[in-house]
Amino acid sequence: MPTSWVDSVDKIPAGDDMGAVSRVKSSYVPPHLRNKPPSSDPPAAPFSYAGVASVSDRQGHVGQPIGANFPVGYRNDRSSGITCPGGWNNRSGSWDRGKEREVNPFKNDIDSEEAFCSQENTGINFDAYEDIPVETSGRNVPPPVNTFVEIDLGEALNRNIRRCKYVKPTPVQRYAIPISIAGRDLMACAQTGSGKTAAFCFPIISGVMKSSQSTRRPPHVPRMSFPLALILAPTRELSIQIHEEAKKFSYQTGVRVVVAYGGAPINLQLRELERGVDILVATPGRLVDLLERARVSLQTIRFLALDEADRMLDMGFEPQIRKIVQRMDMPPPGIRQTLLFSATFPKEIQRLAADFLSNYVFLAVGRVGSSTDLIAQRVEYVLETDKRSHLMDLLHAQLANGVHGKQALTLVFVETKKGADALEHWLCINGFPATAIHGDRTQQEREYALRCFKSGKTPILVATDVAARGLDIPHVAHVVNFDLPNDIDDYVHRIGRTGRAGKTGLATAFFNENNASLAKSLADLMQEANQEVPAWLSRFAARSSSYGKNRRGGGGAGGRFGGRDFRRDASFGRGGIEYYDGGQINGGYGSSSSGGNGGGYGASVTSAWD
Ligand SMILES: Nc1ncnc2c1ncn2[C@@H]1O[C@H](COP(=O)(O)OP(=O)(O)OP(=O)(O)O)[C@@H](O)[C@H]1O
Repeated sequence: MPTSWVDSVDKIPAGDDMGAVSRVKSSYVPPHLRNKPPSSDPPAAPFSYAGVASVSDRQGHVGQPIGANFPVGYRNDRSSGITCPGGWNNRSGSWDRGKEREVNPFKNDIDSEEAFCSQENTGINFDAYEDIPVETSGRNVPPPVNTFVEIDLGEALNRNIRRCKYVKPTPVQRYAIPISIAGRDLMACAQTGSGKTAAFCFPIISGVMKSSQSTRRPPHVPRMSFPLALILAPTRELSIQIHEEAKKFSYQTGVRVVVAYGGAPINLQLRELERGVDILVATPGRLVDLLERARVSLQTIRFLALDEADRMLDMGFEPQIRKIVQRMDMPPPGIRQTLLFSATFPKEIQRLAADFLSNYVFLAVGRVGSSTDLIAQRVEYVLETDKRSHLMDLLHAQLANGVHGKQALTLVFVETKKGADALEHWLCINGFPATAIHGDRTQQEREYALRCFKSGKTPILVATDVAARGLDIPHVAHVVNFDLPNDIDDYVHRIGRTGRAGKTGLATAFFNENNASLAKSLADLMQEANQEVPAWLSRFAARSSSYGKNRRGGGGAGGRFGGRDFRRDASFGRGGIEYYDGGQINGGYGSSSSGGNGGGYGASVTSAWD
């Protein structure tokens, strides 16, 4: 199954260009009518929204009378809908499912699972998350659900949930989906590997299916696409992954998902966009490019999701995100619905994020920024000069304990791109099958490396932080922090590549004097996750806390437990009582002090990021 442009590039007929693309003509079939089994009804005329009256659904989406000018209404939480101007244009934004056969995105799942069936770590144990503490705050927070069927996601989406073998919602899904379905903006923090992707995809897909009837797309604008939903992610690989997931969830729903990311030929992406797009998944840089070329308009956006939202709003990405969200033609907060998700949410970022939200709910599942207890964490004192031989010892031991003499999937994080190349080379010449991923590799190389790793063909992947966030690679048994990051949140995301979806995992960190500034937050994090903290690390921690505040702005007892809505903290100016109107804590959560998760967000953004 083609998973990216690398696969599909070969399939373009010679001489094909955008001229050929523009010749593709199709008539629009709205999402709710696509993929309907053939009926004896006469074929529908090219769809036009003219004459469609207002639409309302169970959740209170009330469409505006057709012909009203945008912006005219408010989202469903404000008891009205959204209508965009003009009539529908068949060429620029349409998608004719009659002419295009939808590829079954589930067909490869069984094969890839079988490749690993002899390895450990296969059982999903979401009971591990059952007694997890949950905090919600904001006005009139919709209650959680216990099952998917309690939520009106529609039969097609429910079928796909079953195809994905999701038996019950994870805690973040139990809370986030009803909040989003009710039309509320959401800032959601939940542990790595706990199912956040589905938590924002399900409501968006369901919302697109419902709103497609009440949303009119603008009149003929040559070659411009008008998505209804935008999902932004910080790396190319993560946007590819979200696209693949979203395609599974939206299979046979009639909702069309398109991805756009840097490093890949833009013409292929333009071609996909021209065939119609309901949900656009993108990296910020490529999206800005598309907007500047006037190939995408954001004026019909009803749903905006930022995955890894704290990364998207930190210093590296914030200007691009502000440009996309605030300075182009995207409807403002209160008109569009905005969903922000991450496993970490420093308070400074929460404060920034509030600019993008309206009357939002804050949701924290588990202690924000904590690692899950499913990951066994080890820290070893290793001098710089000994790191390679130490890694080799670990890999040998792992091989000896492995199943059928196979190397378990091991992800090794290093600080620099040069360091990644050098370590990959060294591992290979020492007989360990390794590959590498970092920002200086071509996109084709990056995707190939990831594929070889996922399939087990090259079971050791050396990576910079480009692979630290969001990537869901099943069966990663071991994450090694060969070089520790400077920021504890980066550590949390890195080790979160193992111990996912209720499975267990192992994370080993090599620590030495160069990492002294991380000692306090690392020791606190490990303690909180019921891990054994070596005495030497506690001594480092005691020393480092006496000469500086750590990244989480705490240092004092309780400062680590930062799962707090910043609006509860009056010292955050705008984010005081004025914003905050009640909260609810379940499962004994909330032992935090106001020290919280704040303390600046100045994590430097490396060039590894897209
Ligand atoms: N309800 C569910 N039942 C079973 N598996 C699920 C369920 N929801 C999600 N999963 C699986 O759990 C894994 C982790 O999900 P996902 O990648 O969305 O985690 P995440 O919270 O976004 O992690 P990260 O913080 O690292 O981005 C995926 O393989 C996904 O298919």
